[in-house]
Amino acid sequence: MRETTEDAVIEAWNVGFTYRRKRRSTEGGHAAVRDVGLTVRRGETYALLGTNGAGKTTTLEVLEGHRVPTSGRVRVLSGDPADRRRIRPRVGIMLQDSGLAAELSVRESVALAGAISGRRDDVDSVLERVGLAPKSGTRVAQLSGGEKRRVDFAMAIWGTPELIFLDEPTTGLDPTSRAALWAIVAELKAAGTTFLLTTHYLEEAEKGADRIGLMHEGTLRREGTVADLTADGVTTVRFVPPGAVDAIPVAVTGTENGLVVIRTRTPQRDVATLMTWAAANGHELIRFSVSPSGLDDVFASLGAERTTA
Ligand SMILES: Nc1ncnc2c1ncn2[C@@H]1O[C@H](COP(=O)(O)OP(=O)(O)OP(=O)(O)O)[C@@H](O)[C@H]1O
Repeated sequence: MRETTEDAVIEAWNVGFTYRRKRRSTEGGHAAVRDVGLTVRRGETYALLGTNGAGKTTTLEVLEGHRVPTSGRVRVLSGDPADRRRIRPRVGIMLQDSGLAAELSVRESVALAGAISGRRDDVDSVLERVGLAPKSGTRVAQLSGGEKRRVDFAMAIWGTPELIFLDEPTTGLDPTSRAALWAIVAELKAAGTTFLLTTHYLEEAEKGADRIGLMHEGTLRREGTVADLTADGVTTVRFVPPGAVDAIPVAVTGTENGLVVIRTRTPQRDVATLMTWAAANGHELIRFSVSPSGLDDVFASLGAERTTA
């Protein structure tokens, strides 16, 4: 087992979680998370990305103390995350499904969650901050999906907790609201708050997270900064095939939206070969582009990986 890191806010060692199929049965369940180890340091923003059903929400729920791991160990703020009395005043949580009470107003919902948290804040300033001041008196039942997400976010940031968990915080938000949410995350981060979040938006993780963990089929497959994750030296070349794909003189990886895709570790040589071939045959390579690998390429490669356990 790994040693505790001094400035760690979240630590997970070999965490596994299996959903039991039947009550009181320990067999035949679904192993949603296997052998996940991660550390989130104070002040860091860590994003969990992954394919659908990869185990991101389950991992988050274990780290939030909402689920007891089937195996392994978790420490949050140097103790047990399930100890609600200790955790509640220090940790804000935005679940994927918050289950807001439909009959309460926005103001009442946020004030109630705030009171339960034990953290101090001012309801009007919080609503103002998340852009919900004009909806203060509106009942939750009458909110749009994106507005409900902002109520959930308001509850999580109430009282500026030390640590905030956000499960797909921007899903259902329009681009302006997404940017506004990330601006608040940046402000809180600057003030010292640590974040662990999940998202399906690669560009948001790329811009807003210090480190990224990529999950696939229950395990953490890669972890690091965007630079770490994309440092495999692969370059992608794309263009519209001028004729039969099998006539192309370098190894083709596949096709994508009508473009030939070539992933290569020797881009200079392959581009030279392609240019010589195109000139010799009078081909014009339409929409020709050469780009270093990005997070989307790393993500795409996850889908092709097979489960090892
Ligand atoms: N309550 C549950 N009972 C049984 N299986 C569950 C339950 N919740 C999730 N699962 C299964 O566990 C696996 C991981 O689910 P989880 O919600 O953690 O994934 P995720 O990475 O957050 O997915 P998504 O990106 O689709 O939100 C999935 O195969 C899912 O079907």
